[in-house]
Amino acid sequence: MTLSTRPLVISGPSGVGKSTLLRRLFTAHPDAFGFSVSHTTRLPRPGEVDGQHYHFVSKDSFKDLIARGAFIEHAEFSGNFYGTSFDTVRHVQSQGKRCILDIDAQGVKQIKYTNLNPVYLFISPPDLASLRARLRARGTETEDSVAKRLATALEEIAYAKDPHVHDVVIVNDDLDRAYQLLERVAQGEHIAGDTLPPLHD
Ligand SMILES: Nc1ncnc2c1ncn2[C@@H]1O[C@H](COP(=O)(O)OP(=O)(O)OP(=O)(O)O)[C@@H](O)[C@H]1O
Repeated sequence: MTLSTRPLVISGPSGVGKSTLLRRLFTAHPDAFGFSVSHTTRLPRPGEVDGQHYHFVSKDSFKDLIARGAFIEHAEFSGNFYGTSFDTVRHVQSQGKRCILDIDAQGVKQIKYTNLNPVYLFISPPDLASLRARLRARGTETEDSVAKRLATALEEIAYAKDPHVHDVVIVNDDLDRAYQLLERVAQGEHIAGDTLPPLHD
């Protein structure tokens, strides 16, 4: 596989701007890239469409899929299971699109044990104060949830410091600048990327 056909795994702390960047990429290139739709056992939120936002399944079905080795990676968060199946990635690829996966650090660790052979891209905040401000500005988190996400962010950033973990780092400081770099990586260009900033609270 070439750089432009290997799956692209995007990770980075909650609130760093992954969804914002990806929305822009899929809107600009609807035929080139496809999103890997995760499975989940949580209930759909209003407006969420089965097969589009998630594949909504029961806990029994999810456990059955785990037993059959269907998942590239899976995890449990607050009582619900989430996972990415090999079939989902194949489905995107069968449409002639490059598959893009939005994966947390635990999932990245699991993918390292599979034969998926993706390009790993880490989206970093410029500093922790910006990350905190973005999580607050999004208006979806309580202060407790912001604090938990920031604590997890520190762990994820510590993991990302290992230069073998990611192929490219993009610092989402200026959105337009970060998007232009993402677009180049998604299109299969080999770029040097940014340097991971020294992040302190
Ligand atoms: N470069 C940027 N400068 C300022 N604000 C930004 C930038 N990029 C994204 N944001 C804002 O930061 C907030 C968080 O972005 P977003 O929801 O895309 O994060 P995420 O990484 O997808 O988070 P999660 O993993 O929790 O889904 C949003 O309100 C978004 O508009």
